[in-house]
Amino acid sequence: MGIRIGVAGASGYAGGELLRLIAGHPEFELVAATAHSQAGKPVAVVHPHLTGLDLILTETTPDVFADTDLVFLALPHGESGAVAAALPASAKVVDLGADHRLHDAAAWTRYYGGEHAGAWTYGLPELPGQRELIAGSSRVAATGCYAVATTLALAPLLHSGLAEPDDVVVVAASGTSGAGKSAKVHLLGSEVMGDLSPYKVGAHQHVPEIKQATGATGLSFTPVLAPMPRGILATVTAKPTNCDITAGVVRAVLADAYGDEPLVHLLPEGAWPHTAATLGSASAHLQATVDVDSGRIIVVSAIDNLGRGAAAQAVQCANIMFELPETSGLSVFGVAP
Ligand SMILES: NC(=O)C1=CN([C@@H]2O[C@H](COP(=O)(O)OP(=O)(O)OC[C@H]3O[C@@H](n4cnc5c(N)ncnc54)[C@H](OP(=O)(O)O)[C@@H]3O)[C@@H](O)[C@H]2O)C=CC1
Ligand SMILES: CC(=O)N[C@@H](CCC(=O)OP(=O)(O)O)C(=O)O
Repeated sequence: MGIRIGVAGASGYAGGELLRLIAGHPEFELVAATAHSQAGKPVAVVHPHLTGLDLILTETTPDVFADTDLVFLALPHGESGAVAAALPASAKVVDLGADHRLHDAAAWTRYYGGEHAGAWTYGLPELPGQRELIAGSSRVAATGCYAVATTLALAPLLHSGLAEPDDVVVVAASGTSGAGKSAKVHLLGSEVMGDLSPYKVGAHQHVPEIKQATGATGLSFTPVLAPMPRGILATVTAKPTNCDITAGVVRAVLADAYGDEPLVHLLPEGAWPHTAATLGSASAHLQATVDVDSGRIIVVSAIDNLGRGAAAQAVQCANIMFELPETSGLSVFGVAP
């Protein structure tokens, strides 16, 4: 028998991607998959792309997860805390939601509302020292989708002292699956197709998370809804600490941070990230330069929001928690065209 896995919120977009990755994982065995309004339906009805996975979605109750070694929580914000508290202490947990990411309870209340469930180990293995913390944790909070795209681009600049922490500007576009599967008027095809629209301008909930993960103190973040199902492209610009900085120096810092990382790729010089190239993969693609006009450092990152931004990131953390090879069950490569 493999490592017994439960998925709460398996009918959602992130949950569906988790089911797909678990089905291809050499050590994981799916033993429980739960839903809310869709409970009672076969997986293949809710997720036609998972036809062949013969499983009925059940209600999200603690007893369903009694015999699991690890539970992934892919629930709406604010729902994970209560479910996690009722899980057996013996089961490891990776939460894909935001409930346990922030250390600052006041920031939680400001951006999400309601009571803070408490902070867990932050699930971004590429941050210095974080892989070791994840390995020693039984409770891990996977990152936000925009947060991972931005943090991977920004953290090496700030940790190396290359950029000022108080002047970071990010514009990031996301596909519509980032907003989840529930019906919302602004996500209708007739609203989204042929349109690009900013939202939560100056008020996005990932700002405190990115600041916590990178050490940025001044961060302007503008998200943009893009007419595509998957993908995030984040353009991060920062003021250098030394005005003589070159693109080569920035690339060298990123290469040093990620040269040994299997899932973060600095693209060859001159090649810029495309969201399409990351789809279906666990990889993040990065490229950098210095804008000769403004003098600012520019780093662009691309991820699949449901892959590296959600399910693949969660599986990467679970692999570390079980001392498995970090890329087990994950694809470094995307699907194209
Ligand atoms: N989508 C993305 O790109 C990313 C998502 N995440 C996080 O992952 C989590 C899930 O997101 P996503 O899959 O997009 O969301 P979806 O809306 O697609 O799915 C939500 C899931 O939670 C279930 N659910 C809804 N309400 C409740 C409830 N009250 N109690 C128990 N279960 C409930 C739904 O069940 P049913 O359908 O049966 O009603 C569904 O399975 C969120 O916290 C999100 O922030 C993190 C990173 C990226
Ligand atoms: C396109 C879109 O609406 N995206 C969502 C991402 C929310 C999400 O998934 O949040 P976590 O990554 O924190 O779990 C948003 O901007 O609020």
